[in-house]
Parts: sequence; C-alpha cells; structure tokens
Amino acid sequence: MDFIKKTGVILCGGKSRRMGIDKGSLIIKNKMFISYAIDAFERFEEIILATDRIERHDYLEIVSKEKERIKIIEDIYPEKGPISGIYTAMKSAKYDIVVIACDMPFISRNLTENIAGRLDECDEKYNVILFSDKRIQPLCSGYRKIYKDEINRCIMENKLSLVDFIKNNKYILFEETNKTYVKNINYPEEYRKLDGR
Ligand SMILES: Nc1nc2c(ncn2[C@@H]2O[C@H](COP(=O)(O)OP(=O)(O)OP(=O)(O)O)[C@@H](O)[C@H]2O)c(=O)[nH]1
Repeated sequence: MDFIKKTGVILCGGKSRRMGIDKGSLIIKNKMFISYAIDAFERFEEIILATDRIERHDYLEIVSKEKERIKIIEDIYPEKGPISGIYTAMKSAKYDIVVIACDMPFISRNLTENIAGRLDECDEKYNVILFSDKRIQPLCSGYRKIYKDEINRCIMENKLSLVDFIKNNKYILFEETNKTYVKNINYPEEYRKLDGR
C-alpha cells in the first residue's frame, strides 16, 4: 500500500470534565473511540497521539503498540488546550498534519484523506479548514507545519483560540455536508444514547 505523505494527529489530552473519564477510552461496538480515530488514518504514513500527560493514559500506550507508525507525544506547554497539542505535534511531525479529536467516533477515513488531498492541491501557505454542521471545525482540519512558529507565538501570548489563529492566517474551507462525521461526544448522556454501545 502507498501511504499518504501526511501526519495524522489525534488530540487526546484535556480534562474530560464533562464526561468524567477519558473520552478516547470509551467503547462503542466493542471498539475504543481512539481506535476509530486511528482507523481514520489507516493510510497515513505517520500517526501521532497528542496527549497532555502520557502517564495518565495507559490505554494510549496499549493502542500505540498496534502499529509501528504510531507515536505518542506529550504537550510541550501543559494546560493550554488543543492548540498546545497541535503545536507539539507539528514540531515532531514529518509532514503537514491532519488533526482530529479523539472524541469523534464517527469520523471517516474518506474525510481525513480528502483533507489531506486538498492540502496537496492548494498553495502550501493555506491551512485546510473543515466547514461542517454550519461552522468551521478546527479539530478536524489540515494544518501546515510552516505555521509552527506562529502557533508558538500565539501560545506564548496566551492567545489559545484556534479559530482566531485560523482567521489571522491563510486558509481555505473544505465543506462536508454529512455532519455526523464530526459529531463529538462530551457528556455521559450523549454516550449512553449511542447505538450499539
Ligand atoms: N493534546 C491535548 N489535547 C487536548 C487538550 N485539551 C483538549 N484536548 C483534546 O481536544 C479535543 C476537544 O477537547 P474538549 O472536549 O474541548 O476538552 P476536554 O478537556 O477533552 O473536555 P472537557 O473538560 O469536558 O471540556 C479532545 O479530543 C481532547 O482530547 C490539551 O491540553 N492537550
């Protein structure tokens, strides 16, 4: 199989305050959320699990051993949210990155691959930002490694909004009408309602 020359990044840090337990370790149809995310990057040459503290997340160690292409990295800046995971991933990624969150169990391989394809097609200064469910989806988008220093500067200045970072730089929108792919599960009630859990 020819691998896609992009780095797939799965954000799996955070506090899970609303859910109460790590969202990546939740199970639907006998499979952990994190495994659905890994499957979405099946054809990517490199996969990064971006977490805040490795020792807190045993299940990440276990799933990372399933494939040689998976590595776990720890946020360089703690307590700064998803932007910190994206920055740390960019620093160690071989390629431009496609980012998804670990709490999107319906994510599709087609979607991640289409975002990767759009990164290849468009000018290399443009991030590729998903527009779905009537809004931009910064946690399911393609980012260029050239913005690493810019993102670092945002974090240093405590400007932690990814939406602001996106809007202050070059981007194109990638539209996806099926909003199910990016549905994320944040609350125990939402999890309980999932079919086949
Ligand atoms: N690497 C990394 N990922 C994060 C961090 N904060 C959140 N995430 C991830 O970003 C995605 C969205 O996170 P949220 O749902 O907004 O935050 P959360 O902390 O997971 O959950 P709440 O505490 O309930 O808001 C999830 O995939 C999280 O795993 C962080 O500080 N570092």
